[in-house]
Amino acid sequence: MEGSSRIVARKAEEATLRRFLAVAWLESFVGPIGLLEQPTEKEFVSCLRNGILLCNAINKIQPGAVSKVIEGHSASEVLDSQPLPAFQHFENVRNFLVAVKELSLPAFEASDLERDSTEAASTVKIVDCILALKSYHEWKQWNGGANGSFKYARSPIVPRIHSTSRIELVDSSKMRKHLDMSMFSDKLSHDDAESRTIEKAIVRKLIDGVLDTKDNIDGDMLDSIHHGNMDSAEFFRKIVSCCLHERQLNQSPEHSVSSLKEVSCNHWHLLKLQEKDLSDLKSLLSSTRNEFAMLESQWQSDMNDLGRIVQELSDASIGYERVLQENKDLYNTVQDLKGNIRVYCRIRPLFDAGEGSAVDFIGDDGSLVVVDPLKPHREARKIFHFNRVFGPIATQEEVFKDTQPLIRSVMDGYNVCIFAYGQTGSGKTHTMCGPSGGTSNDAGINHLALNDLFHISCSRKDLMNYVVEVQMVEVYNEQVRDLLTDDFSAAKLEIRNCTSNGESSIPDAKTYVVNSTVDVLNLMKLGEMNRVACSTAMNNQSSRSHSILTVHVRGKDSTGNTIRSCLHLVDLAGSERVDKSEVTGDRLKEAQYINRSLSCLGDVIAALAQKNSHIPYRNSKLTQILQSSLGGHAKTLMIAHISPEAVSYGETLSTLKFAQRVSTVELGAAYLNKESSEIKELKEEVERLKTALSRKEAQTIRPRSFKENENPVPDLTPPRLRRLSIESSTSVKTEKVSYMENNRYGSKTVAAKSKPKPECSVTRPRRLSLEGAKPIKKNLPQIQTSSVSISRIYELEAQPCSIPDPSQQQTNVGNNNRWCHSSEADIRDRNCSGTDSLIPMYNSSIPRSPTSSARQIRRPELVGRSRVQPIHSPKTPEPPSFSIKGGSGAHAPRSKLFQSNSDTQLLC
Ligand SMILES: Nc1ncnc2c1ncn2[C@@H]1O[C@H](COP(=O)(O)OP(=O)(O)OP(=O)(O)O)[C@@H](O)[C@H]1O
Repeated sequence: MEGSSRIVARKAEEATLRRFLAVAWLESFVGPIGLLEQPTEKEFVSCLRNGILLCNAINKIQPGAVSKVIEGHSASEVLDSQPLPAFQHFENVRNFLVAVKELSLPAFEASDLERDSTEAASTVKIVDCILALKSYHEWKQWNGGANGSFKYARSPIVPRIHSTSRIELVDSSKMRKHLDMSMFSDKLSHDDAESRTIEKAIVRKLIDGVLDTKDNIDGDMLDSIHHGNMDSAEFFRKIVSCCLHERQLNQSPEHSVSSLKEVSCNHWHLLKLQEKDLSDLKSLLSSTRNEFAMLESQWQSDMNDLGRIVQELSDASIGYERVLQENKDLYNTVQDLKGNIRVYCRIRPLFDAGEGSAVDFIGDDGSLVVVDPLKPHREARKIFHFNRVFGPIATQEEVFKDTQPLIRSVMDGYNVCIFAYGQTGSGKTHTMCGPSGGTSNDAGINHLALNDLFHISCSRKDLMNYVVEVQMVEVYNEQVRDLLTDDFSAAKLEIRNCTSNGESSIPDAKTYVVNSTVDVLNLMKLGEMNRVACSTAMNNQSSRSHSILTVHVRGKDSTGNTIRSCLHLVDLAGSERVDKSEVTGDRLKEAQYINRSLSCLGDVIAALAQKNSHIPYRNSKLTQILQSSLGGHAKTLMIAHISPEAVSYGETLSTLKFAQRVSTVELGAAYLNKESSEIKELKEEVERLKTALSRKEAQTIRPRSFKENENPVPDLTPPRLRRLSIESSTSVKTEKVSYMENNRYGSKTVAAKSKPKPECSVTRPRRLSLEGAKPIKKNLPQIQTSSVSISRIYELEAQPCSIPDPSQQQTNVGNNNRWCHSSEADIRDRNCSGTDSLIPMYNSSIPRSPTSSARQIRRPELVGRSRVQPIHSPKTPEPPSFSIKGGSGAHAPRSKLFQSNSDTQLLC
């Protein structure tokens, strides 16, 4: 009984579900029908009673199926308001039922809607009819409205496969069907109880499963089981056949078609939705496209604007770079003209990569920022500026490349000096000589420079014939020693006073003519071997001396012009704090000598930087050797080396400060040591004249001595024997440079003239000066070469000469206000400059001294080439003879004679 009631309940549930489904469809199809989500049967029937909804639904599916629908109140009002008269109900319902039958759909009786107390069976028919309509509608949609025969098959309702909200409201637990098999147990015998139990369990599971998925199982069959009229095997067989039948039914073409229709309907809806989405997307796309096009045009115009701005900036930057380059060139030119010592700085790599570096920043423009790694706050930063800064990764080649133009100018006749300065272990020897035992890739400036000189010599061999000579000396404990000799006992060398014409200042040092890099390498090896080096706490291979490699270059071209220059490559010993280098004994002594000579170098630099009158070159051998480079007219480059370690910060700072000071030193424009063939001719002529003059002097003095008693000259200084020597200059300057030099020497001579000379006689007319040249200039067109020389000789001769007290006497050397000790050598230099008084003779811009007129009077008359005027006796007491060697050049050629400078030497 319980089983049948279950089946009844299940059927009722199914009917309810179908009813809800029908209501849901109606509502979705014809619009709101005024029912609750889960109407009762009565509500459902009442809603349909007037037939209007049904007629509307069938007309919507099959337009015109019910030709006339008697309308009354709206569907929603049907329940609450006055019902239609019964005949009108009937009319609508009847028309609907006729239409339904025409469509071969299951119908119901018109009376089924009339009853007040509805019966389940009649309601089922009504629901079936509506669901058939629904299926027909879906079929029609799937068919695309094409004609055809539709056969309705009542499909089972499986609540779980429907997803409409209404049906989901039904409690799923109620939908489960269970078949209670306990009734069977009494009938089972105990013998086969076990197998039966298993069988029962299987059957129960099966039935449960079938009932869960199969809703419309035959109720009679279930009743039979409940009543025990059917055994379980028979029950199982029937179920299987029932399932198969159901399956066949489901697989029947009609069913397939309806299922397909249902699916396609869903697809159609889906398609519609997707179409809508698609159209939305399309419109969105087109609006986005428009927006994008707008943005693109905006972007394009922005880009154009930006391009214009970038172009302007790039033009400006190119212009700026050009101006910068011009400025740099001009700066370099100014530096060349001023003769500033160029200063490069090289930073050695850190020995311990983990250690902090004192170098904070290296700029391309030659700026260098250092900071104490132990106190890295901002204020501790120090900024320095040099001509160039090479970082720790700079190669030897890079350093040499920047040095090359300077070195090359040696081949053009300029004196060049490159010296490496820095604390011990900072890499000076590495830069100049390369690492000991290093490859040719690491070769230092010395090697690369000589290599380059040979290269140039080779490339110019058609134009010029060069001879390259090499000397290598060291200053060790204030002694100059030849490094290219084996005999060290005899190797203490004397320094001759500086020369600006490329002559050696250490003439006794062995000089080797070298023809190839190999020769140089061999010599340098020998020199490096002979150089004193030893291990200290700061450097394993510390140089204990200053080494000077001097390269003398002589060149002669086909026209007879000659150049003579020299290149000093100096590797200084490193300054060291003896507490750090931990040296004792001989090493300590060496360190003291090194520090002392470097301190002398510092004094010289300081004096030069401040343009002091006195430059203490003679305080050390090192400065004496470097005098021609520091005080002469050489191109000088200092490479300051620093160690980046924190522990060396103090020394680094002092090296950089020193280097900064060196960069302010102005040496004046470099001289070009070039001698033309004309000068050579002049020199020869001067030699002839000297001989003639000596002869003449001898003749003049001899008769006087005979007449001495007759014509005594008590007031005058006793006559002195003079040797007048005029040599052609070895220096020729370019026109531009000479102009400056003229000014320098012009003022130098003027200044020198104004300086009191204690040893000179009061009656001394005056020293040779610029002004004396004035009349010569006027007569220039008529002057014969030799006549000028002679007049010059007389002018020189007319001046008294004296040797000032070397300890006190100082001579103003030009507008630099540089003063030198007036040692014999200095006097030679000074007078060498003094002879430059020839230069301004052709320069009207030079200010004239008030004593010019006196000088004019003294000028001898020039008659002819061989005419020599009598020598006037000087009025000052004559000092012992000394020589004045001139070394400057005339320029601004007006005549052949004055195309080159003359270097005059006067021996008194
Ligand atoms: N730029 C560099 N790259 C690589 N190693 C370097 C560099 N500079 C120096 N060194 C190394 O540092 C050490 C010390 O260098 P170097 O002997 O040249 O110093 P120094 O200044 O000549 O010292 P001293 O004044 O004591 O003779 C050497 O081992 C050298 O190879």
